[in-house]
Amino acid sequence: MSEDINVKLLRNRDAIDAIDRQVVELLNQRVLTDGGADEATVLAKVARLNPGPLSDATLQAIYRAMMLAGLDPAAQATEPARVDALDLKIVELLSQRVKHAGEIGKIKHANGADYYDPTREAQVMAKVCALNPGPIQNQTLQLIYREVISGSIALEKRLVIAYLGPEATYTHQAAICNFGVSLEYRPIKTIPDVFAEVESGAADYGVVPIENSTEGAVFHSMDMLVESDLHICSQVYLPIEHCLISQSPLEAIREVRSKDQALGQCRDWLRRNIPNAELVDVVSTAEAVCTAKASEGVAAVASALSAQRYDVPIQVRGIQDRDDNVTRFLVVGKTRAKPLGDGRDKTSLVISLRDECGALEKTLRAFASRGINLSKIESRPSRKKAWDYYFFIDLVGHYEDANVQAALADLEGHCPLVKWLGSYPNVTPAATM
Ligand SMILES: O=C(O)C(=O)C[C@]1(C(=O)O)C=C[C@@H](O)C=C1
Repeated sequence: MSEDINVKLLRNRDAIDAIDRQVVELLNQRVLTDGGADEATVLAKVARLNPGPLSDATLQAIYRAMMLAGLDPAAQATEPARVDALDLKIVELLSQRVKHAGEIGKIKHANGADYYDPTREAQVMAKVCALNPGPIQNQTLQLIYREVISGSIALEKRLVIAYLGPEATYTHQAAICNFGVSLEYRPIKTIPDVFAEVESGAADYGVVPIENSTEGAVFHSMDMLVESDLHICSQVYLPIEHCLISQSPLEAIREVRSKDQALGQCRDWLRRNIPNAELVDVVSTAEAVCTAKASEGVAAVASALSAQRYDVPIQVRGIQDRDDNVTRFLVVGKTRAKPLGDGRDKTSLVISLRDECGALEKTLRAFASRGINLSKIESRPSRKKAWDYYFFIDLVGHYEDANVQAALADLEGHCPLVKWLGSYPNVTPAATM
């Protein structure tokens, strides 16, 4: 971008920063003020106050994110007019904010840049948390800002997000966590098809699971990262709470269906509580819920969101074997995320090694000698030749960092394959549900 355009972009970002300072302050005053209205009344009011251009649905999602956490216990009951005045200020400031975001959008459009900028979003999230005087928790503030940014993007372009479906899967939940509710979501049947949808341009971004803290890697996604030209532009860590969902009570369950990974994450619980039930591996957790709905004695292991979406009762909540059960998801697209700096970027690579003594050691030395921290290394059959392996590496740093560039140049000298999969902010959006 030319200097002129950059100045214009920065001017609008400065204006957004000034508005955010006020919004964060007002949101905190808002949760300390109880006008006595219920959620539906508040949502109807913000739609009434809405001066545009944000949609009513976006404003309501912003307020829902705030109300989800509830009023602060120290909230003072006050006359509704005082709360209305606060709401009016918040809504007006958000409307000014979105106009500046719109100006930025025009600049991006004129320069062929993407509206979605995961690095700037990470900066906005860090900024609002740093400004936050409380009592709103930072996590709630991030959920609110997720919806603010989602609404801004939606006014520029209704981005299409393809995810491993059907609706209400954990991947759907992770996608909303990253992009907010104002964009368009498209459930896709398989992981390769999610990649294909983005490669063809039918969708702007794709969201796929990559690893779970209990069950390990999702091989399909790893294989697709090797084959595809898409980059990783963001990541989401989602805490997973599995539920046993069925029309029948626990004693009557003879079959449990889910995706193999989800069954694996609940293996001990299932063995202890319904040892005689047959475990059946199906294509997705949401499909398991749909089929459990129609058959007595059949249960699904899936999210509370899918029980709600498909209207099937939850028999038992939280049946995962470990409480710290977290799945990491990747957002893939054609965008290259810019560096965030300060050790807050992550880079993913895939390499192969020569079949010779010391090949792995030489590779590791290329990183260690430059002070680059590897956060993960995992091998996987290359599927090209028997006993030939790919190594998937995550490191702390960005592709544009000089030491990362030098390490990659070093690797290119002795590894048959070195493929950069993406550099992206090593932070995660707050979980939505
Ligand atoms: O600063 C930008 O680049 C913007 O487009 C604004 C904004 C925002 O609303 O704060 C919107 C979308 C981007 O993904 C990041 C930030």
